[in-house]
Amino acid sequence: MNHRNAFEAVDRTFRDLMRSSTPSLEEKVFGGKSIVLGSDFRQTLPVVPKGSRETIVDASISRSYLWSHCRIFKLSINMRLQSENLNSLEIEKVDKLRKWILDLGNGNLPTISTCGEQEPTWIKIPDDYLLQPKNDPIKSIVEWVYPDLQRKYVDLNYLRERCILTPRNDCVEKLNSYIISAIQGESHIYLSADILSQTSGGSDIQDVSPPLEFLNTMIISGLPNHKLELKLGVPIMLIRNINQRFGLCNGTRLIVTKLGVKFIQAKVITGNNIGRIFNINRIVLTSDDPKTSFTITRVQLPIRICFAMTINKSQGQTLRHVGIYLPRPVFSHGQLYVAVSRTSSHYGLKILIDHKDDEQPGYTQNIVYKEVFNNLP
Ligand SMILES: Nc1ncnc2c1ncn2[C@@H]1O[C@H](COP(=O)(O)OP(=O)(O)OP(=O)(O)O)[C@@H](O)[C@H]1O
Repeated sequence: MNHRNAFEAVDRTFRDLMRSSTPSLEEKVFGGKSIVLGSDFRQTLPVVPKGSRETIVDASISRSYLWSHCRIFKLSINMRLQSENLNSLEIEKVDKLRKWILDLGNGNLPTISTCGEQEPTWIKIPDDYLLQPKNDPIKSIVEWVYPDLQRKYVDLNYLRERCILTPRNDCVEKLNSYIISAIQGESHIYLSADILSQTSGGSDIQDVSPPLEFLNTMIISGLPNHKLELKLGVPIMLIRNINQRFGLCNGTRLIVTKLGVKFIQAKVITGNNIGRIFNINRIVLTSDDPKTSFTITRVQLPIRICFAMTINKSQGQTLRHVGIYLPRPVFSHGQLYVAVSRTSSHYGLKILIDHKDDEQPGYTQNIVYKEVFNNLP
């Protein structure tokens, strides 16, 4: 969900635009234009760097002056889990999963505290959706999501339908590297050119400039990595809008079909242009990560490998086989709901809980800020 400031900025822009033709429209919300917004408050809320629970909830659109001007329509059917030609047993399983996903998102499942937290947030994952960790949990989740990978990874449908989701980027890296090394083919390495472009707080770049080697090692939210190791047939995801007309948007997934020297060619596997092949070139990307005191400009292919992706990045995806790997519990409102609600099949969800010092096997945290539902019908 976008920060309410973004919607309020659009409101002000529309008022300014409409004022020039009809001055009275400046008084109207969005300058009198009808705007359709779509949202699910069970999903993740706006990202507020170092934000408290209050500031995160306060950043949602329902806390904006715009909210009282909205007419709210509710969607009531989980279209993602709609399937045809199911027998009665399968219908029962779909209904059970649909209800469990909603209860989880609404924070209505029974919860316990595990280490004396004030608010109990740990839920028991039903055995049907649990994947028991064996000696090697990464191998277990990869084998469940990508069975017979060596033979099948060239099949577009096979790759389109599955993904491993996990809360943090470091684990995504680990999973993707594990899978890339397991598949055949020569790998090509694409290295970025990194430049320190600006410091926040007015410090002189010379004073704070970290060595180039250090910049290169940084995994920065919203930027591709300095070192991208690709093989033919590997699934990738765009992390920038490149050409919306052709459906090349942030979040579009593709399969690598050619590895050039400074560009790649890839085939679209999601959205409206499935099967079309496009060249993807290196572009200039700038970090906006408030955790760093400087800004990095990175020239790199605007992609990430997506055998595995973060739960936050998976918002908007529909997948038949979803493996959720939890080396640690989720850390913000709606993350577990987003992850479990990606699935489009009653048999396509498995959660592998690999928390260290696991005192309550089969339990994990589900964070729901129930106060965000207050202004909703
Ligand atoms: N009217 C419909 N008929 C059939 N399938 C539909 C319909 N609407 C949506 N779907 C399917 O449901 C899935 C989810 O749709 P969509 O991605 O538009 O929803 P969304 O609200 O943006 O989802 P989310 O926010 O959870 O990512 C897709 O697989 C889509 O094909």
